[in-house]
Amino acid sequence: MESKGYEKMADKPMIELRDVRKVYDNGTVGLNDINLKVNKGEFVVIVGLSGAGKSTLLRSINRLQDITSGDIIIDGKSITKAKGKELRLIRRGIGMIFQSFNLVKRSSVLRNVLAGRIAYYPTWKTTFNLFSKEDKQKAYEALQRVDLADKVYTRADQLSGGQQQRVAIARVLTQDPKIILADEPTASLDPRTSKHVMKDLKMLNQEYGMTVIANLHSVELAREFGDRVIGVRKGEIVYDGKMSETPESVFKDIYVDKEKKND
Ligand SMILES: Nc1ncnc2c1ncn2[C@@H]1O[C@H](COP(=O)(O)OP(=O)(O)OP(=O)(O)O)[C@@H](O)[C@H]1O
Repeated sequence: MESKGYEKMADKPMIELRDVRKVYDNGTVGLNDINLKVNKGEFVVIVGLSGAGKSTLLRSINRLQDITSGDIIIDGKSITKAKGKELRLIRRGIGMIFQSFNLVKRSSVLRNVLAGRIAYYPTWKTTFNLFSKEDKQKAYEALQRVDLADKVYTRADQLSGGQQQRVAIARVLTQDPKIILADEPTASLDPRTSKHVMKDLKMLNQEYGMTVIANLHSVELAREFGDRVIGVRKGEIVYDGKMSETPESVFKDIYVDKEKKND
């Protein structure tokens, strides 16, 4: 790939995991020495059986939980070693989308989307709702991008599940992160709504260049929206390839009962 001097940074991965191991307090090995590089602008889907370690992987990347050993580098900086202000800055560059949307249900859609800007303000300002005009405008534009501009003042809990997830996507857009981690973003939604949500996530990836890693149960959605697929089993990466070159047998294999597989 041709790259100009200032774009040489693209050679550096956006996310890198080096020998990452996560052992829970009860001895369960969540991640077993994972090595992985994800480049800027990729849309990666992670597939695997329940309990394979997909959520552990995502939660480790933004340090929602600490890893046991190894290192995780975000855009050139170790999030594993970061503390205080540096950790907050790295985290500001990582947006999360959850299966359960994580909205403040009794607040308006606009308030929820503005929450994406919280990490840019000192706490006292957000406590008193002192968001700038520019940020309110940003939030409104983000809602336009997900076709929810007419719901600005609606209470979040009055929206359908799919609409709530799209508010969460608008919130992430307002946060303006480099990376989006989506943990089963469509697990609580019906197939048609799921597609709509995935299209909005893809829009953030394609139009804003955000790097996306999404855990997905649905092979169909993985196929349609992922550029790259990573298969996880028992805390290990068992497949990593371009989606367009991935045969159906890979998915079948990944979803085969792990106990049978290990006989
Ligand atoms: N807090 C915890 N304490 C102990 N073990 C845990 C904890 N969280 C997860 N695990 C275990 O770690 C392993 C990986 O779990 P993880 O939630 O990452 O899997 P997953 O692939 O995301 O599954 P699912 O699709 O069901 O969410 C499982 O064996 C799980 O039981």
